[in-house]
Amino acid sequence: MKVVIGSDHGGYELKKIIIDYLKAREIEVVNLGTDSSESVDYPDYAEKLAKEYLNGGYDFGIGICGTGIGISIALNKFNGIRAALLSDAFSAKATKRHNNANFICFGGRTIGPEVAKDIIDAYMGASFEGDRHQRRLDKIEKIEEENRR
Ligand SMILES: O=C(CO)[C@H](O)[C@H](O)[C@H](O)COP(=O)(O)O
Repeated sequence: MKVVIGSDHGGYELKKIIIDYLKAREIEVVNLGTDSSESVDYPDYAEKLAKEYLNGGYDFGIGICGTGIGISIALNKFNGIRAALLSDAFSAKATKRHNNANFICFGGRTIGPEVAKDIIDAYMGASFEGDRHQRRLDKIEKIEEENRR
């Protein structure tokens, strides 16, 4: 399994913990920064993450900022990205089963590391269910296609 991860300064501390957690589970992790608590802009990291993920080869991506809101908004501007901002394990399972989310996002200032680990486990343990959910994803793709600029 291979995961791409990135954060702004607000997500940097949580990101370090998540990277260690994933590596301990023998998951390959590619970290696109930021690598300090110095202030940066989350859209820059969302762009790096989205482009790297869309190049292929990753199972999913993780984006973290202070609340997770900014980085998820920015990630979802890219066609083909379905980023879910998560704070509970139920939603983590549901977003894989129903939305086939390919990015999970966290707020480094809003959730603790143990909750984040539970969320990652719940997401990774779930599978996309297809069927009516695929029909809905097809409609999202149609919206993307019809609204390209
Ligand atoms: O974009 C955000 C909120 O949606 C993120 O939480 C950022 O990390 C946050 O805005 C950064 O704030 P700061 O005051 O510049 O540290």
